[in-house]
Amino acid sequence: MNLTGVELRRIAMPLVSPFRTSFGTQTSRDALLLRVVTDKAEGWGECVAMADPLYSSEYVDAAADVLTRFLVPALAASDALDAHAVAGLLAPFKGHRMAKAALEMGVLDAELRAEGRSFARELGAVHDRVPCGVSVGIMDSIPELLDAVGGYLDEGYARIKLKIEPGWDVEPVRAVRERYGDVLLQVDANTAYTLADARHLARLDPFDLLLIEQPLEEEDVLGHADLARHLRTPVCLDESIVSAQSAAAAIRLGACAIVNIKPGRVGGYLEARRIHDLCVANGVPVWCGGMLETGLGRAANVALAALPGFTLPGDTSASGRYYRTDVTVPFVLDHGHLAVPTGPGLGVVPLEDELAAVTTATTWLAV
Ligand SMILES: O=C(O)CCC(=O)N[C@@H](C(=O)O)c1ccccc1
Repeated sequence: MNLTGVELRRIAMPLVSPFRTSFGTQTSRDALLLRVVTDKAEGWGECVAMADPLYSSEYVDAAADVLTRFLVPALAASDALDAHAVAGLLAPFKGHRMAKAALEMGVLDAELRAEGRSFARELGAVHDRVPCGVSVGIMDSIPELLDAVGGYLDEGYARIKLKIEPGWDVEPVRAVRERYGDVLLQVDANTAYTLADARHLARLDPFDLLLIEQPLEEEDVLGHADLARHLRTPVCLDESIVSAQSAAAAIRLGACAIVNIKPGRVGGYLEARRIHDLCVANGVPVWCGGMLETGLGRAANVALAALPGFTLPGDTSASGRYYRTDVTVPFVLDHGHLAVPTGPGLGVVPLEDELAAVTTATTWLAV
């Protein structure tokens, strides 16, 4: 397969409601899609970097720049394009895992469409539908939170994740437990705490949470290992896990009992599968995280979430959780599950009118 060129497409999608985390509030998604054109087929990639470097050091303008100046030219230099070789070709360039993941995803989608194979088949999916969790942002009041959680439970979501931060943690969790009983419940701190908060975070232990996600800063792996010894609630890592190598180190150090796998954060779906395999070999449950993906990234995430080690519901919500209209046929919850796409490649393609309606810029990178 030979690369003809890559189209960078910036899109702006309004969120159905503000989404507040410990690092800010989002009201729209400024995202970058890639259309990878080869002599055999076209493929789509989605870069999950946010508009600002608040979740990690990456941000969407930087991703567009590094793709334009370094990553796409590096692929153009190779003659026979093979998705499994992309990571090696891009390895000389440090970091920019979300940009690399988007490019690898587009090449993999083109390759699989040309071969008539699905992402699910390529990655090793064993289920044809996956149970879905939902991420609930920080709210202005407990009543507002309880209404939001009740709405999601009515929609059939299998698991609730509450965003927490200092000042919004024990009471919201207590309120949800008291109102909704033994619903599957977990919390996500997005690095908002320090080891000095250990005693306070242990106050979450009585609420039988599935996990507490990324309480400390990304690089504080040892701190997570220390914290884990003070908590009954299992520690799950997100931001800290950027590769199979970092997952192995975190597991060895006792920094996490569970891993949130986000393909964009770790450099792509193939590295995500390697992390899955490593975690399964170590008896560490994994689940698929989300980055407010459009239906393109959502399709690939649902395929990944169908691998055997994904034993916890992921943040693979329906399209309608975030968007009034998606750029693909929307993913709709069916009894708390999403169906794994079965078509070639991602199994979905952008809808022309919907994509045009949210497109803010298009750049063609000829090779
Ligand atoms: O359902 C989704 O797609 C979002 C799930 C979610 O909460 N993502 C969080 C996270 O920290 O995991 C996030 C949101 C926005 C930006 C980065 C990360």
